[in-house]
Amino acid sequence: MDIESLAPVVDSILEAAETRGGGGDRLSVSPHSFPDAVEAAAADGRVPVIAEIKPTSPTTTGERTEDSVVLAEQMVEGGATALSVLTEPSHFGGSPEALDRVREAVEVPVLRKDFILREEQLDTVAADMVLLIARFLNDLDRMVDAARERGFQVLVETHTATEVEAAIEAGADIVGVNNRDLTKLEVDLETFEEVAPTVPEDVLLVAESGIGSQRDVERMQAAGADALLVGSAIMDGDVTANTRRLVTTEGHDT
Ligand SMILES: O=C(O)c1ccccc1NCC(=O)[C@H](O)[C@H](O)COP(=O)(O)O
Repeated sequence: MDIESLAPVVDSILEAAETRGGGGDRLSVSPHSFPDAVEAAAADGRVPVIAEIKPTSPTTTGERTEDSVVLAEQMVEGGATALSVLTEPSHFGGSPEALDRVREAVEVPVLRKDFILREEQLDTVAADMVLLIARFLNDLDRMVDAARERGFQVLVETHTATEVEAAIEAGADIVGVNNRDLTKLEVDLETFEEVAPTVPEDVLLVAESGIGSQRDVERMQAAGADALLVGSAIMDGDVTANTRRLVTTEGHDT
């Protein structure tokens, strides 16, 4: 795990993640296909957006206290292709229970967003897709296999070309490039523009973090994004309207 020079709050997130156990029994999930959902969205003219239920975070103030299912339904109404649900409790206000209920309530694929460090933690809650962060997993290939053995689709999050290489070597076919630098917590869309060319064509490529405007959406798509993961810009205000604004860029310039 490359934990050198992480922001203090990321150290704290990882310390909390170390202490969390897993579920009881080994899970076996039948996922809704994320690649199919992306294709369907693109076919009917929607920008494929993974809308994230993130009640709070270390880089935002305040907390959304609505039921996650209500937020999920509003995101789907706004045209979200998939949902991401934070299950990290101590820094993001999430819970596995919220993900469980969201997945029951919607038809779109649901990503479990957490800081998963050990195989047993994959068994905490069922989801259609799990996030594995390349920087934190020395055994990324084994974790990708372990997730797939349970039926999960896997989104491997990267931030550098070296991490993309590790993700591809681990067999990833869905790769995220996170614009948020976990060293300083700064967000820079140039990260995606620099790293995206190192991702093979046949990999489904997701731009993550810092996407707030239709211009940002167009910029990430121009740089090769097949889908976008958006949290704060959707959670801040009217969730349905925010999602719709990012899903329908054509003809707009803000
Ligand atoms: O969002 C944070 O404040 C954060 C802080 C420390 C580590 C990770 C963090 N976020 C995780 C994410 O990857 C984002 O929730 C996700 O990509 C959405 O980002 P955004 O659209 O910028 O909210």
